[in-house]
Amino acid sequence: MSLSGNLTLQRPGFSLRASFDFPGRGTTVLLGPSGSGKTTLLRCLAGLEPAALGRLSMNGVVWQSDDPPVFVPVHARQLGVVFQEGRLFPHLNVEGNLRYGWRRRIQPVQGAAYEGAVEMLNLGTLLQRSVQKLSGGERQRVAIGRALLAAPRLLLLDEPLSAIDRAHRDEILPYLVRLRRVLDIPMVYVTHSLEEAVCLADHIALFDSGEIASQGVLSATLSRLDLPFPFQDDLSVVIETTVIRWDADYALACLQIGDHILRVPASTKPAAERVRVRVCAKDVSIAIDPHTQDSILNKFPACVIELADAHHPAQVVLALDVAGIRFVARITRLSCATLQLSPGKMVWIQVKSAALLI
Ligand SMILES: Nc1ncnc2c1ncn2[C@@H]1O[C@H](COP(=O)(O)OP(=O)(O)OP(=O)(O)O)[C@@H](O)[C@H]1O
Repeated sequence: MSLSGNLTLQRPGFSLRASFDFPGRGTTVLLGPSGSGKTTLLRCLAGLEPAALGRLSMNGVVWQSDDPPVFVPVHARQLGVVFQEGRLFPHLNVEGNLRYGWRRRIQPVQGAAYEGAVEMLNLGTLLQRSVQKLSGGERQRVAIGRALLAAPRLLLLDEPLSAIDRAHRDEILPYLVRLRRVLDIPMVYVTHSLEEAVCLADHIALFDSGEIASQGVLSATLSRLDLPFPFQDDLSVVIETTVIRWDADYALACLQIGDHILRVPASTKPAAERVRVRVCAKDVSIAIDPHTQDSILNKFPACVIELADAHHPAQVVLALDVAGIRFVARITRLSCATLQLSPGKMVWIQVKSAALLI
């Protein structure tokens, strides 16, 4: 199963040239700076850009081709689409908006799907509310519910959180993470927020000036030492792991990393919960001897796998193996020379900080 294509679209001052092969399952995030072409590609996937040239197919079904000419119209692509500002029907209440999606369902679904979506998005207490009296986060939850209830074969989300303030974004992100875990509908999600991307993506496509500069599985892509220029500061690994315990005395979550424990600040986290943690290259340092007294909690034995020049001439980037898990580090060229680092060398990595995601 896959969503693959090779599309071009010319606009005054901008051209999209996108070659891609996204999995037909899970969430693919299109990430990139403003104006890099993410929404344009999403619109091409939806069939909203008839001027685009090239080919596009979903699970082997051709949606677009130049020769022979094929262009499957938007309504026949069996999509759910959620835009930045939700686009709810103002004359209908929350239930009316949800029922609209339900009536338009594309394929047969279980009778309990309506109640399931209401429960999953926590909309039960809002059903009779006018959509004009909803917060931005609530509005987007209704928009997502309405799109889901149409039982689409592919869900397209165009920066659904960008028009929402930080507090409401933090409120709605867990619902999106839940959708990703529970639903079997492939999603393509556009954002310029790396934080949203690392919470939601299984697969990621990095956009730069109308092209996909890199694409692949989330952590493997973000931890490439040859990340394209606008993304080099994002060099990191995203590890999906389990909380072993939460240390209430010090407000630290203890996470399983191979045979090791990574301690990460967290206000509370139940044991056994699955979490994602992001470790940035800039927060990892390297030592030959781990027995120095310092404040760093997380020290693991590691083997250097790969070394490369960083964008800044004073720095290098390294990939390291810790119990079968890839980490990345950015250090100075001088430190690299002083420690005589090269592939195969055994060292210790010191993780200065790590961000616990959802
Ligand atoms: N309808 C349009 N007509 C002409 N140019 C457009 C149109 N829509 C977008 N553009 C231009 O196409 C380029 C790509 O825009 P696009 O919206 O795809 O970028 P984006 O990466 O999604 O950005 P953002 O994160 O700001 O939404 C930009 O230069 C934009 O100004």
